[in-house]
Amino acid sequence: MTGMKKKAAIIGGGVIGGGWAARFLLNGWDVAIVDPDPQAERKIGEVLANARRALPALYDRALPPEGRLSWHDDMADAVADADWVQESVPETLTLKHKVLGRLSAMAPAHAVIGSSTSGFKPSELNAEGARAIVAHPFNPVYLLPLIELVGEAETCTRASKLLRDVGCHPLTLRKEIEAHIADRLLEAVWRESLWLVKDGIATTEEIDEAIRMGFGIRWAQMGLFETYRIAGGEAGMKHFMSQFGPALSWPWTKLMDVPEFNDELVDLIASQSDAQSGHMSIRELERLRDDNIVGMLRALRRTKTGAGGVITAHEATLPAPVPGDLPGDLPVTGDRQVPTSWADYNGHMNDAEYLRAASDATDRFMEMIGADTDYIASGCSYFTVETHTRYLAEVHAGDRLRTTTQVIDGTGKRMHLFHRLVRGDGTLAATVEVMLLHMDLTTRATCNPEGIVAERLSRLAAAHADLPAEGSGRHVGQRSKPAVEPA
Ligand SMILES: NC(=O)C1=CN([C@@H]2O[C@H](COP(=O)(O)OP(=O)(O)OC[C@H]3O[C@@H](n4cnc5c(N)ncnc54)[C@H](O)[C@@H]3O)[C@@H](O)[C@H]2O)C=CC1
Ligand SMILES: C[N+](C)(C)CC(=O)CC(=O)[O-]
Repeated sequence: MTGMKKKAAIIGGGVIGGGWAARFLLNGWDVAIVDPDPQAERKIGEVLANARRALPALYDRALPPEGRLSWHDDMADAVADADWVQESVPETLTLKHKVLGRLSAMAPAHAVIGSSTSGFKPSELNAEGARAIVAHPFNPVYLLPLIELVGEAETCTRASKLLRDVGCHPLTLRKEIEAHIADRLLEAVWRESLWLVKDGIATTEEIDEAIRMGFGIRWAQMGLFETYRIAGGEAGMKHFMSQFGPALSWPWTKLMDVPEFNDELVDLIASQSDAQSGHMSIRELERLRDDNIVGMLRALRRTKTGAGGVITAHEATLPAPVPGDLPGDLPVTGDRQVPTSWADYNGHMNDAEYLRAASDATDRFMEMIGADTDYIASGCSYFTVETHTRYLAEVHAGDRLRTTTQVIDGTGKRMHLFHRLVRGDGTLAATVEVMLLHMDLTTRATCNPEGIVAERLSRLAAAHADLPAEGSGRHVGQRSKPAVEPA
């Protein structure tokens, strides 16, 4: 987050309003909520608990400290000083008119007023004088970056900037249309699915299998058109279109035809869905969904594809770690939350992930001394040749984990580092000692670093020389002596 502390007012704190509240709050904004439902506070508390587990796990840096959450009966109190007002009341045009009209009169002039509406156009929402834009999110709002923006151009531009600050991907529509872009696509899939169930061709479970075992996995990383481009083989999209174009006039779709939406259809779908997933509560399903989305998004981070690129771009704007209350006057080379995917069957952070945290710290340290991507592109780098890890305390998914780095030796081609991994409660969880050698990437042979890298490394080595490094220089315990000495 950049600049002054920001505030969001959330009007309607159900499934979507709760997700918006979590997105803003966990990115350091103050959040004021209005919802007349007596259960709203409990429900949002549960959504926030899920979000706190999931959202920070997307990042290799800590998110800013959470903002302040407040509850209001009075809309005017909630929107006072707000930078963003998000309406997420039920999808009824008369209710939206009433709420958006009041918000437009009460909210500060600079505040963006966004509506979560899945289907209404800005011209419909503002027909009675409101000044809202559509800011349509996707469930779970705290994890999925897409927000479709529709409406007045200058407001959409301001909204885009604010949304990027909280890790979202704004997509501004060229023209207003009912249900925007994504829901038009989803409605097509939904309508075909209702037919398939109604006609007894597939159950809800079989349709979900058809999606999640196949094209659902493809869509997250390349969407529709890029996926089909590849499906055209070397001849690409033109070939794909000429091969599959004729199918458009075959009876492959029932899109023009709507199944009768009656109690019988609702009962059929609901009973199949209960049989398929009724053994889990909605919150359990949400946690399973969140863990899977985090895993997929972390995979997409590696290739900076789709939503993965949004996360790395947002991460680059997060505040750099500061020493704070960490022991020793050492550079802080890591500050993150432990993702659920780092936990193992023993219910704690897997041994391999300690090395990963240390490896990330080495990368940060290299950047600090100038051995950054430009330096590596110029032909030199460091290679790790030996590590020694001491596992001192358990670390769990969700724990904050900070790393400091001490230089033990920086002479010649050697860079001998001592990383301390410290848990959120201040406990030293591990030390990872690493020996690296400076390399010429062309000859693949060792060589001495020169210039700024050599200077900064030796300056830090001198500054750290007198600091204690308890546990460094240790090695894995020697074999115990055999009871009888071999002859
Ligand atoms: N559920 C979903 O998957 C998605 C929903 N949306 C849109 O988000 C909006 C909200 O939908 P949901 O969160 O699903 O509905 P919901 O029924 O879960 O939540 C609506 C909330 O608004 C509250 N509310 C009703 N009247 C209010 C008022 N006058 N002032 C303040 N709060 C009031 C209700 O107590 C309830 O908590 C709709 O416009 C919907 O189209 C957008 C994306 C996805
Ligand atoms: C079902 N829905 C139309 C409310 C869905 C959305 O609007 C977006 C989503 O999260 O799928």
